This record gives sequence, structure tokens and C-alpha cells, in this order.
Amino acid sequence: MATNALEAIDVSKTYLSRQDQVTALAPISFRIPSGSFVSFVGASGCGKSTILSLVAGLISPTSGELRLFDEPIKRPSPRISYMLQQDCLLDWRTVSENITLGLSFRGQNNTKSASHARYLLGELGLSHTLNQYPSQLSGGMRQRVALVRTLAVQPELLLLDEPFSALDYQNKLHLEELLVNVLQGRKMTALLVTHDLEEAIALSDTILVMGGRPGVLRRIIEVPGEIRKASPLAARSQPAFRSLFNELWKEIETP
Ligand SMILES: Nc1ncnc2c1ncn2[C@@H]1O[C@H](COP(=O)(O)OP(=O)(O)OP(=O)(O)O)[C@@H](O)[C@H]1O
Repeated sequence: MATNALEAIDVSKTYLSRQDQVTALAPISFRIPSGSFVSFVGASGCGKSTILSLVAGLISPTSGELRLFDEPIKRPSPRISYMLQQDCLLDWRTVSENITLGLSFRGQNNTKSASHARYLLGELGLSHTLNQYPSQLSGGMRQRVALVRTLAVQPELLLLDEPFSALDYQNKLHLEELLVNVLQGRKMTALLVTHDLEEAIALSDTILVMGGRPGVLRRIIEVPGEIRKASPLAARSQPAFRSLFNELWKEIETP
């Protein structure tokens, strides 16, 4: 198994259009060890989502190289699964059919994957929704279905772009707890982009703080073990959590 799930070596990105060019990322380098949970935080427009799009193979770097499990990223990889803020569920398909469709896209619509998906639905408290349509579900339930669909393909790298930001605080905390439980014991690497510093601290092993336009990597922060060992809810009441929050806040607010 590769030690690093992901390696960025002097990666930059300039978007080109007929009228304009925007440099979203200045050359940036980092390594993400296999099995770790890493968050990208930073002010709006500093290139966080651009990094996920590059890793997903949806766009190419302008310079530098991105390596996924020691192989250069040239196109979208079946080892990656991507979850966004919008649940992207198809309203005319049931929960079960939405998840099966995700498996079919990956050529994984077989009995083993379908039974794993049913197991995940159970883990996320959704077994009773199998034959319901997305319009019959609450926002939090829809996002849980989207999470099951993302995990059902058993990715090695999970990309999460503000997946819980449209949810209210209670639902968000609930989803964070479920995500941590689901990831426990699975050899999965996760990259999260979030504006929510509490979410970044509660979920991550490492936080990459970005800033500037074009975006640069400002700091790499290892989350203390006491926070990582606690559940997302319990972690929030720790003094170490509050002091890391204040540190991150200052870092992001500094021009
Ligand atoms: N497809 C695109 N074409 C042109 N410019 C783009 C494109 N996508 C992003 N940009 C620009 O690149 C810069 C970085 O955008 P990006 O979405 O990566 O930032 P972000 O940190 O994720 O922002 P936010 O936190 O607001 O979502 C911004 O200036 C944005 O306008």
C-alpha cells in the first residue's frame, strides 16, 4: 500500500477563458498520508475547491504534478468518490435506485456491493427509506443518502466539498458523528473542504490552512490526539478544541 494517498508537487492552476485568465492556485505542495482525514480551510476564493477538482481529475494543473497512490492523476479515478453540498439525488428514483445508479456508473452493480450499500443504509439509520423518493425525505436524510451513495462504491479516497454546509447545526453534528463512525475501521483517506472551522477540527487529523489570491498553503496544523480521540460532539467542549479554533480563526482573518 502506498504511504501517501496523495501528493501535490508544485501544483498551480490558472483558469483560462476567451476573455480572461484567473490564477486560482500558486504553486502548492503537500502530502496526504493514506488513511488520514485532512481538511482544507481558508477564505473564500483561495482555491480550496480547485484542489478537489484537480484531485478528482476533472481539471488539469497548469504546472506541477498530482499523484494518487503514487500514480499521476490524468483522469477521474474509480478509486475516488466525490460528495458535494448539493445531494444531487434524482427525484424520480427511489433511495435504493439512486444508490444502485451510483454503483452502475462504476460497473459495481453486483450483489456484494448492493448488500454493502444496504448495510451502510442501516449504519446511517436509513433502512426504512429504501423505497421512498427523495422528496419524501428531510434535508438531513437526503444528505445521508448522498453519503451512502458516495461510500457505497467503496472509494479509497473520499472528496467532501462542504457536504454538510446546507444543514442546520443539529443535523450537521449528527452527520459528522455518523461519518466518523462509518470511517472508523475502514482504510479510507478523506479530504474535506469546509468553511466551518469547528467541523474541520472535529473531523480532521490534519488541517491545511490556505489563503491569498492566488491561493497558497499558509500552515499545516496537526490536530492534537485528545481532540481526535473524542467524538465530534464531545471534542467541542474541550479547552484544546477552543484554543485551536481561536488559533485557526486568527490565521484565517490575518490578511
Ligand atoms: N471554472 C472556473 N473558471 C474560471 N475561474 C474559476 C473557475 N473555478 C474557480 N475559479 C476562480 O478560481 C478562484 C478559486 O476558486 P475556488 O472555487 O477554488 O475557491 P474556494 O476557496 O473553494 O472558494 P469558496 O470557499 O468561496 O468556495 C476564484 O477566484 C474563482 O473565481
